[in-house]
Amino acid sequence: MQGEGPSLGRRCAFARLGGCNLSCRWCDTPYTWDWTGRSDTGIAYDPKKELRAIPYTEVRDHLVGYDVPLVVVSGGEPLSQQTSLYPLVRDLRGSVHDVEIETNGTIAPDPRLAELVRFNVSPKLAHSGDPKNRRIVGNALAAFTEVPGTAFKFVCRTEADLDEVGALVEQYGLHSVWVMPEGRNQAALDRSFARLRDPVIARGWNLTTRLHITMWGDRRGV
Ligand SMILES: Nc1nc2[nH]cc(C(=O)O)c2c(=O)[nH]1
Ligand code: SF4
Ligand SMILES: [Mg+2]
Repeated sequence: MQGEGPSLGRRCAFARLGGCNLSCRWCDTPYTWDWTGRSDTGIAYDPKKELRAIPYTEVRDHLVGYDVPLVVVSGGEPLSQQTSLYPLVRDLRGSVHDVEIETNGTIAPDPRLAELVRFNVSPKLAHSGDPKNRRIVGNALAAFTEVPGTAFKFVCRTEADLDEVGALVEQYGLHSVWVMPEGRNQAALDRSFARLRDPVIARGWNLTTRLHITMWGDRRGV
């Protein structure tokens, strides 16, 4: 089930790709990229255990086997592998699946992919801990604004974070803005949500929660 953003609540199958070009402190999937313990869990994951190369045809057949109308591709940063991702997405669209790609917005999308999917672009704010020149890439954001259907989804904790979002929205002309509370468990999610919900509405943006945390907690594979 898609737990976040414009398709929240839709039945879906998930493909989670390994590797990321950022290293957000509060990342909820550090096992996809953190081989040195840099995220705030402090755990150094073993890429030999976490990553597996699988032929795309096998991934495709597995995803189609779920018999659901939507496939969500996330990571890590899936666009780091966008050339290899294209045949999978092409085949899924051919079998009448909607496809959404979750991305951190730092890699401009391949136009062939952009024709086929919805991008949920989640640019990272200062509290992620990465330097601004790594997390905000102007030409990539500009390219995403041109792709019909793109949603910009910002992970926030406080009203000050919303000011940061506002500056990016203005600078890059972002449309379809969604704010999502940060939290890897229900208590943290509730805290962020309570601070954000009224100011987000007042600013004319959309609000999303993280329904999978509410339903299943911080478990892998959901
Ligand atoms: N259910 C569910 N929905 C999600 N939407 C985006 C996710 C992500 O990790 O990018 C995610 C996730 O991890 N689980
Ligand atoms: S961009 Fe996403 S996957 Fe990469 S470190 Fe940040 S939260 Fe994690
Ligand atoms: Mg997640």
